[in-house]
Amino acid sequence: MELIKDLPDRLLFAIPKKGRLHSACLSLLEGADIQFHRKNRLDIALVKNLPIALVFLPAGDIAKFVGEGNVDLGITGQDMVAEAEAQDKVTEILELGFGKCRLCVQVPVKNGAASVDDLVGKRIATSFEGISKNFFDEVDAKVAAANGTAGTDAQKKTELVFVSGSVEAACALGLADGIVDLVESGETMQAAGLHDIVTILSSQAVLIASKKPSHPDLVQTIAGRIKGVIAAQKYVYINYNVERKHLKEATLITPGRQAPTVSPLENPEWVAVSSMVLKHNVAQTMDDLEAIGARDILLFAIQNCRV
Ligand SMILES: Nc1ncnc2c1ncn2[C@@H]1O[C@H](COP(=O)(O)OP(=O)(O)OP(=O)(O)O)[C@@H](O)[C@H]1O
Ligand SMILES: O=P(O)(O)OC[C@H]1O[C@H](OP(=O)(O)OP(=O)(O)O)[C@H](O)[C@@H]1O
Repeated sequence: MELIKDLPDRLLFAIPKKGRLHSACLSLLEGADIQFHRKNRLDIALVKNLPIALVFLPAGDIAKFVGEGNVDLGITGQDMVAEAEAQDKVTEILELGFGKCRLCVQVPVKNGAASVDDLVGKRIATSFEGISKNFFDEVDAKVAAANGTAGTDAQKKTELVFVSGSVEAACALGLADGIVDLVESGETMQAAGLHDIVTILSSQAVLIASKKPSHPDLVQTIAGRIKGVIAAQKYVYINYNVERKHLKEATLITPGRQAPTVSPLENPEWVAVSSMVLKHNVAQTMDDLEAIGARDILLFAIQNCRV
């Protein structure tokens, strides 16, 4: 695909074309005011207000394209970057806070292996062949060293069975003794009668760039905008009045990112305070402010910001 030749003046930005990361990526683009119109079934869309072309690719291919410099920027999972062995070929610019999951070794709850050592010489189904091979090569070597079979014909090797989806069905179908697959809530794993015995890696979606992007300044601009969108999702803005004598305690509760903004009121014994606070903890923050006598506590959503 010679996209660079066809689109010489634009930065190429790869977005997962479907799957778990797709809709969160579209929200990020909207929040960053990256406007585009994607024609039905077309995997390239020109951005209207910036010299960017979006390229919609499978999440699993994005790290390879970015690593080899075919596209300048991309969003994919850290698991996909590791599977493509692209960690050294891309720059991870930003963790995006969504697509959080763990890549785990899973075995049947009933009569399954007790540890990964017990899986040596058995069959493992996965769509993460590269990561699983590296992991089980080490386990095989460790067990062989302990048994004194290293380098002999008696050394057991774990067999990897590639499956492209519905990996969790492999044990029940008799295809494998264990699997390597992603876990988030654990519902898929439990429904398949499996449990995890080891986490190989933790992952979330990341913004990655090629080592030599064609438009480095634009990479920084997009990174700044996306950072702002993520911060806006993470923080809310709080505003309250508090007696000046409690300002020190109030500042400890709402320290802000640099420092809170403190404004005088007509009543000299009181001040107004405003600050960014973490959204996930905001109810506790309001309770704590109330407890020191803060009044008129108002909370505002942040539509966008630069931090
Ligand atoms: N259950 C999950 N929770 C959170 N993130 C996940 C989950 N499953 C996958 N991911 C993340 O999303 C990425 C893409 O996974 P997804 O299953 O959507 O792959 P896909 O192959 O592109 O889509 P599809 O499964 O529709 O073919 C994964 O590499 C991982 O980083
Ligand atoms: O722990 P959970 O919250 O249940 O999530 C884990 C599941 O999510 C992913 O699959 P997905 O649903 O994206 O479909 P897929 O199997 O087609 O990739 C992953 O492969 C697991 O099967």
